[in-house]
Amino acid sequence: MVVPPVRSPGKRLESTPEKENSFAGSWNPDLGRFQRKCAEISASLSQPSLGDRVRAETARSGDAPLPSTSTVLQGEAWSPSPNERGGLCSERSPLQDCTVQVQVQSPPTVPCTQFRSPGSPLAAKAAVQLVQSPSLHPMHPVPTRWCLPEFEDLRRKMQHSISALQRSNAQQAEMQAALSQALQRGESFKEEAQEARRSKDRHHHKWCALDQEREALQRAAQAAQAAERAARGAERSALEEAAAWRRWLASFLDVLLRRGTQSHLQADVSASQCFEERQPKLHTALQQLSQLSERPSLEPGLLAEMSDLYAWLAGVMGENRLSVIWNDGHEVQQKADDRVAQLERKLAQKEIAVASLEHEKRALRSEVRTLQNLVQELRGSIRVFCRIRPPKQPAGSLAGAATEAQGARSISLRKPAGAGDKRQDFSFDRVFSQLAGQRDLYEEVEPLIPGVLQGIHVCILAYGQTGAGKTYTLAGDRSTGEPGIQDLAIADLLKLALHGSSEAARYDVRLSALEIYNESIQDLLSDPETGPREGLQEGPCERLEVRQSKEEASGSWPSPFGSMRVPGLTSWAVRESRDVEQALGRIGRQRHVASTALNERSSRSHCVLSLCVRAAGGAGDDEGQRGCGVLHIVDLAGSERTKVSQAEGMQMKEANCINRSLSALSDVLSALGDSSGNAHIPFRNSKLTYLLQDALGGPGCKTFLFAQVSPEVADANESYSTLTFASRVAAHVQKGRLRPMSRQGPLGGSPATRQDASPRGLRSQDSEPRLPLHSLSHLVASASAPPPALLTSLASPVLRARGVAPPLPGLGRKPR
Ligand SMILES: Nc1ncnc2c1ncn2[C@@H]1O[C@H](COP(=O)(O)OP(=O)(O)OP(=O)(O)O)[C@@H](O)[C@H]1O
Repeated sequence: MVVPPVRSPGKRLESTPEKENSFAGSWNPDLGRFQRKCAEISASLSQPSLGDRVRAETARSGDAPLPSTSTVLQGEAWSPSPNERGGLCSERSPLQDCTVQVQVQSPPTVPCTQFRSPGSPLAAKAAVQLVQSPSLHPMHPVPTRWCLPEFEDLRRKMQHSISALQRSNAQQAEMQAALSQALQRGESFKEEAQEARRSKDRHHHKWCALDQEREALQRAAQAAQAAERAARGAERSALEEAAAWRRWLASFLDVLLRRGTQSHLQADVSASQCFEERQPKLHTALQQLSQLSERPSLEPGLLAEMSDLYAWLAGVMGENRLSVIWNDGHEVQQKADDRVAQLERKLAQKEIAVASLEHEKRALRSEVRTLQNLVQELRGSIRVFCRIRPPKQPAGSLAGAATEAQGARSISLRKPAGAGDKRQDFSFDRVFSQLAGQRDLYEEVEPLIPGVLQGIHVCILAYGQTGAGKTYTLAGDRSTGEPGIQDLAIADLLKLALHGSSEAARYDVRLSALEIYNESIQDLLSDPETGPREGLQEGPCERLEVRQSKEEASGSWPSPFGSMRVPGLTSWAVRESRDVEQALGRIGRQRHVASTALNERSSRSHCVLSLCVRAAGGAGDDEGQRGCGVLHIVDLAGSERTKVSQAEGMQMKEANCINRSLSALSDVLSALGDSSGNAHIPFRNSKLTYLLQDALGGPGCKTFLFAQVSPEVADANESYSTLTFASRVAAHVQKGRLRPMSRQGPLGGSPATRQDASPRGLRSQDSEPRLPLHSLSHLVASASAPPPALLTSLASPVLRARGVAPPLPGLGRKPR
């Protein structure tokens, strides 16, 4: 930065010799360097530019601008007069560090005057430049003295920085020295490290050698140990052998002595040959043992005992006190042959006994099956269970629940407001609380599953309001892998039919599935990609119709619905469990579900899955095996009040259809249990009941109804209607009563007529109870002489309790 020259103010200022910071004399005219220095100082002080400050000062004092410095530098040569002091910064100048002797080219004589700084170092600098001005030369006085109070600060700072610099220089020098020392030390360390590494290498070699030595020693120790172990083993085996010899010797002597006492001179020893063979061996063993006996670990007592025995024997025999008559070899052989023949006879007897026991076991098994079926019959052809779903919100505590299990058979409902008494109890065959697992439910169904192989029709129904857990109970929860009753039953059935026993290969299994949606039947196993088959109506799925027919279905397979058939219904052959999984996947995709206010995935249709099992190729020996056992699993659509489910439009229509068909089912189940026997059974009131009439009311059928209820208080009305429905069915079921033929109505009104035509039917005498062929009579007949007394004793109390007598006539009767 260049400081512009400042013109002299043209007035003389008074000298202030008393000011310490002032200096006098002529100035050093090296203005360029001086100005640069001033500029640096100004910059270091973070002040506005020096020129600006000077100008401001000058302007304040009313001075005119000064000529430029270049003018000054182009002046004539000049040398200081004798009364002038050469150099600008003599003695106490704060700018000592930048003092330079410069050849001045100004006129030689400049009067030395005093110039007092106006108070700022900038003004002082301005004064210095002023002196250079040609306008001052030669007549104008030259300011040579001024006060620099601010310079003092600057000087002090600079001195501080100089001394700091000097200190740092000194420190640097010290550090340099320390560094060089450290470098020297580093060098020496490096040498030491190299030496240490060399010595480490030497030690490593030594250590390796030692390690090898140690390993060799270890190997030697191991070998020594092994040798010691072998020696111990040899010693142990020698001892064991000695003990065995001693036992043998003792027993042999015992024989000799016993026989010897009977005839003092002779003893007939059957094992004489054996003794002959063993005697030299015994002798050798004794010798070896006597050598071994020097070892401290040998049992001296054992050896002594053996030696004594042997010596005694040798002595007795040597003195002819005891003579041994060795048995003849031929005689021994003869005895052995006799013994073998005797043993063979015994073996044959035992085998005969085992065969008869096997036979007995089969007979007893059959009897057990018969009794199990009888028990199931006595429990009633329809069994009604109730299951309470866990609350949806975990916060919904049990205390506030609308439905609560009271023991294993009873459920208590807190009735909705205005329905009379506050609480009402309902009883069922079994009540499952919220904590019950799927397997607990399956336990009730499980005993009947083997019966399907023998022709029983098992029908499992889940009933309840929407969202109460019907699908969960039957199909489980696919997301968590929890199996439902359907999965467990099918798995067991397939295990028995396909893999179960030696007879397994003799069973064929087929699966079909349909849904009843808005009173129309649709095939759930048809291929959605191929169009509808000929003669079937087009729709989202193929629409099918129920027909009543005495004819068998096309092909050799009978209809899973007995006398009812659904022409065109797809049925899949099941050869392994994977086929069922695939079928269930397709059913899940094709079934009608929708989101409602009560359930996110509400089933909007009744789904009927039927698994048909029969002896392979109809190869059964008798009627029962030629028929077909069926497992029906029916997931009913949820009953719901349209007001609660907020159904509208299509959903309203669906809900109405669902409610109508459920009400028809209720009527049918109640009528089936009607004790009067003359009740009309309204199967035709809905497609569901029409289709399932054989499965629900036919002989040889077993129905399980699972009534699902919610524990929520908000669902109390729905739970009440479900429980009322289920208890109506349960109350009418005649447990322990076998349906007489006279009660079966005409075809279509009751299963009776159909059963007359059915190959599975069994007609007994008018007054006799009618027995389901597959479940009871057939099994009873096929069982080998079941003890009637046992059956009677089992059945009588139950039947007597129900007022049905005689208890079980015709039980032992053979079927047609
Ligand atoms: N015992 C249970 N344990 C755990 N979760 C259950 C149980 N019962 C039902 N749920 C759950 O409640 C919800 C509704 O159950 P689900 O779909 O089986 O009802 P639903 O009676 O079949 O209804 P809809 O008639 O509308 O088809 C499902 O999320 C299911 O997982």
